[in-house]
Amino acid sequence: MSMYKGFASRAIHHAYRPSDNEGSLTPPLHLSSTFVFETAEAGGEMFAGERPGHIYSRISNPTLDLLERRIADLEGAEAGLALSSGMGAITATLWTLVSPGDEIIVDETLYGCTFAFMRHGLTRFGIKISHVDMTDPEKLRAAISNKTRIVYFETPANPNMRLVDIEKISDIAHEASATVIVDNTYATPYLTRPIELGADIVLHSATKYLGGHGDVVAGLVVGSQEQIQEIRLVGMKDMTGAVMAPFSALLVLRGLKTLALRMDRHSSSAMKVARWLEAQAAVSKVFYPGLESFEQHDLAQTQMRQPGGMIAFELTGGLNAGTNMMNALKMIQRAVSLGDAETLIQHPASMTHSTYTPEERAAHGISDGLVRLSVGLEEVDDILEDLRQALPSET
Ligand SMILES: C/C=C(/N=C/c1c(COP(=O)(O)O)cnc(C)c1O)C(=O)O
Repeated sequence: MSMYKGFASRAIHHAYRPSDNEGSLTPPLHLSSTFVFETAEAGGEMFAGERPGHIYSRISNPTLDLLERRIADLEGAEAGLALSSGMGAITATLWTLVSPGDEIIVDETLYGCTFAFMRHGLTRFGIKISHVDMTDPEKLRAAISNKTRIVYFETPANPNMRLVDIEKISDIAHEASATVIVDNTYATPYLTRPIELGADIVLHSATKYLGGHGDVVAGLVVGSQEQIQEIRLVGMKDMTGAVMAPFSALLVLRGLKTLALRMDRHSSSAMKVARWLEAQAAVSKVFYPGLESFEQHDLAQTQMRQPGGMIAFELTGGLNAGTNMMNALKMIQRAVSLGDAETLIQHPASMTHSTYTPEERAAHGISDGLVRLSVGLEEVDDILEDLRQALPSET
């Protein structure tokens, strides 16, 4: 554990001392792809895992090492691993842990490319993918078997904001000796701490809130020392090669320094935007954990420090009204991704979740009219004014 208690302090200082780095206040950038052995014997010992140190940057790197230690501390895990993207983190982890004949039980709603990797990728190699509505833990209990290796979910889920009770789901999964993997991209460890609630592995698209400035594609995984070492040496080094570039690690390290500040702001602004949207006649439904009308509002209040920056909503005029509204926006940017300083808006059915067929989207709670809003760091009144001028007038 870090010597500091506060999350924001640990996000800035953990595992780095200027005195170890020529007094440099900020960490150095190690671009080297390979590292020299003192002797031939030392090199052999390092490959055998009998001697610590760096061999080659597709295995480990000093700049990535700092990021890995820091995110593990922030999530309350033993160890961390940095990868090239969120999908790199997901694929390297799952390729490491499953074999033909195994089953992965996943929640009803997943990010589009995660859904595609599970349903159209892993299934080609004899992995069974089963969907369960994890908002009802008893449905997992009914579905889990001795072939279930992994229970996987996002909370909140991209894009419809479903929450999963991490503690209850983890208890049921562990009764069947399954590994619980939580994609914590939407909440971040500042708002939700899955390891402390019983999850085994947590992964992130660090492209989003952790980097926080729309200027890096990156992924992170945390878990036990043993799990992370296996994912590093099998899933990352050999099966995917999904390695993070050292400069990307610096960008994510810089993002982490303001994560607490930014999540406070994202949450306070999104709360105001969600309340405003809910009061508009042109808006038929708002999905936001901070609203009393949110079906899982009670769980949000116990599992999330704050409700976060993501909102999903539908317009009374359906897809056409949503398209017209998005096209009328002036400051809010029409773009995929999320968690940036800029407020971003997109249409999951035709964009991030177009990997689902229309039938699959209907079955997995992603309506054609759903709009996803990533509330940014601009003045909230400017965000509201842009939405106000873009929505159909009340009359
Ligand atoms: C364009 C990308 C979006 N999302 C990505 C994403 C990934 C995959 O993360 P990389 O994009 O590979 O870093 C993993 N896990 C979650 C919950 C995600 O939202 C998006 O939704 O807008």
